[in-house]
Amino acid sequence: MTQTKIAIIGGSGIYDIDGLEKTEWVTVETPWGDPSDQILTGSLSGVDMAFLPRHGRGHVHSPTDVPYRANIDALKRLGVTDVISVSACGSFREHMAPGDFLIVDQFIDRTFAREKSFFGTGCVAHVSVAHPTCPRLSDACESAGKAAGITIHRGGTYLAMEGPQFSTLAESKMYREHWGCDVIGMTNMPEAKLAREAELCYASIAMVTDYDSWHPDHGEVDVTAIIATLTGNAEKGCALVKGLPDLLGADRAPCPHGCDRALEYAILTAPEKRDPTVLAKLDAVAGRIL
Ligand SMILES: CSC[C@H]1O[C@H](OP(=O)(O)O)[C@H](O)[C@@H]1O
Ligand SMILES: Nc1ncnc2[nH]cnc12
Repeated sequence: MTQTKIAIIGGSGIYDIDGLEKTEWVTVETPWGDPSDQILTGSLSGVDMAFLPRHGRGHVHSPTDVPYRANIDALKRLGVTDVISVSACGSFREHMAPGDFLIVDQFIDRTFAREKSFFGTGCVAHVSVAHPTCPRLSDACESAGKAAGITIHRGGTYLAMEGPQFSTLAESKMYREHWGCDVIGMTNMPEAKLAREAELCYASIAMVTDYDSWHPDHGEVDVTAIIATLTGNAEKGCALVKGLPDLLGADRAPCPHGCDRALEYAILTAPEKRDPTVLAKLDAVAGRIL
């Protein structure tokens, strides 16, 4: 048994988290550069917790410039086992209304200006992201959300766009009508892919803030309105987080879906051909198998 350590990656409008005990903002150095900010460590009902504001306190990193690799490496380095991403999103579905939450289970990755892997020349690896989120962790998020009285939808596809501009009307309609996407945001990729490479369970809670630009009865996306909706829902998010420790428990059984063993058969580079400099950077992410 390992010890559960739950990390919350807070998105736009979420730069701190209330209710943790024995808190401390810690600086974590990584071979991939600095994470978005210091990480708040603490505990909740006897379970170790960590909180990282994705855009940094004061919202300093754009979606393109979030240091995704450093963030995931830093969480792994701290002993995190389960990562819960909380993010704002636009909805493509009438019944997923502003204020609702969606537990995302699929992604279409349209980002193109970000580093997407810890691996490459010197140590090549290919992990599966057919099922990019962890069902066990997603179950816990759904149960905690329902117990907190949140309108929470289970299962949906998140279109990850590069941004920072919102989508055009034509793009919005294409993602909704032809690509079958349910929500849109700018940050869950490559975060989810990197979490899988780092053998971390990952769940994504998308907080609906708007209807993007497709909806005939709603105006264009407006960042002020998005933050107002988010702020109005922050308490719901905190209530959900408070329910997680009891559901997940301090003693952690191996992930039944194999998230924590994702690298088992993924590395292709022959041991004698692996570059020691590259391996050194993988000490946290792939230390279990290298
Ligand atoms: C504030 S509107 C656009 C911004 O909000 C979302 O950020 P996050 O996913 O970190 O909550 C969206 O992805 C954009 O980055
Ligand atoms: N409509 C939208 N598109 C992209 N990212 C978002 N974040 C919140 N709303 C969004």
